[in-house]
Amino acid sequence: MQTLEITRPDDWHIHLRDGEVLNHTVADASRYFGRVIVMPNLTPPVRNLAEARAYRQRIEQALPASGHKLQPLMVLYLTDNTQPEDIAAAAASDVVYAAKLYPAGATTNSDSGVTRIEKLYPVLESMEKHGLPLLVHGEVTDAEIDIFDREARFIDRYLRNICLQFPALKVVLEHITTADAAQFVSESAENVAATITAHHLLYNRNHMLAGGIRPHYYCLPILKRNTHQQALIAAATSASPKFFLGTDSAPHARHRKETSCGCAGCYTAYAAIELYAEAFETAGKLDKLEAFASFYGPDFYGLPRNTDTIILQKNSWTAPEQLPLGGDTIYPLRGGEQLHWQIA
Ligand SMILES: NC(=O)N[C@@H](CC(=O)O)C(=O)O
Ligand SMILES: [Zn+2]
Ligand SMILES: [Zn+2]
Repeated sequence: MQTLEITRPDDWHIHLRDGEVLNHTVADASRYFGRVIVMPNLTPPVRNLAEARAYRQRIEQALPASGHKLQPLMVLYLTDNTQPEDIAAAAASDVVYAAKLYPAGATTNSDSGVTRIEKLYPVLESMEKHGLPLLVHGEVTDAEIDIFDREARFIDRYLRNICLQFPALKVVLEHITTADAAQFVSESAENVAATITAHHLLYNRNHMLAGGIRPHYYCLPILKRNTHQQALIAAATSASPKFFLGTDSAPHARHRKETSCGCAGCYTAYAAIELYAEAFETAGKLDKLEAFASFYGPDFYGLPRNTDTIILQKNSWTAPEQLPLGGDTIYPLRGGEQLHWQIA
């Protein structure tokens, strides 16, 4: 049987949610990830160091007693009221590792997000000064802009300018979905990077919309056409340290996705590295998986790489059709279908 041993990976973008759900999301994420960058889009969001510390404690309480110990790296949610002092306090802590920009209304639980990005500039200045990375959900929110164009528009309207105004600010364009985003990041300075999800490497919008509408493929930014998928595969497997693993595993109870107006988000934490391995293998670039999953993320954040390893085996198995999520159930991405890699 083919096996692949790689340095323990980290997940630089995950949604663990809160409350009883943590028992399931944290157990899945802690199977082999060393560290996770925990998204702050709770209701209410995680706005300051005290809230981040309290949330980290709730996550740590949900860690399974046995097995590997996951390290949650917390993120502040930027609002119109975030102050430079909030950034200074967070950056000085060993709790918060980044702050997240959600344009108001762009995605799940983003109602408290920033309404005028220019007003955030004193906060960005403080982040640049303190070396706290800015994580970006890069989509404009204008009703008249086509949903498939929203990422590219965000780059042109806001991101270029942010990078020009704050040349030393570390920026991660999260869950990129377009050739435009991959190109922008490639051409930017080395302090500008991107995370790429497994589902954007494995799928394009045909998988979601052709032959029937599949709500479990619906996420934001939305899956784009095949040419964009190919550009993302090229970026992820290019051995550029600017592109690294961020699952954007985003659980929503099954009844909230299989409905007339369903939530955005794909749940992949139950088989994340397994799905990435498949995408890299299909591209003929399995040898590039380790650096993408385990080296470039910590390098960018200025953290040490993990020192132990995990082993993947080429072995087909059927993904569960549903999983528990607190008192609800969730339909994981690929549920009921064959997966081709497994953790030894
Ligand atoms: N990606 C998604 O489709 N959903 C995420 C939010 C986000 O990362 O934008 C969620 O919190 O559900
Ligand atoms: Zn997002
Ligand atoms: Zn996300």
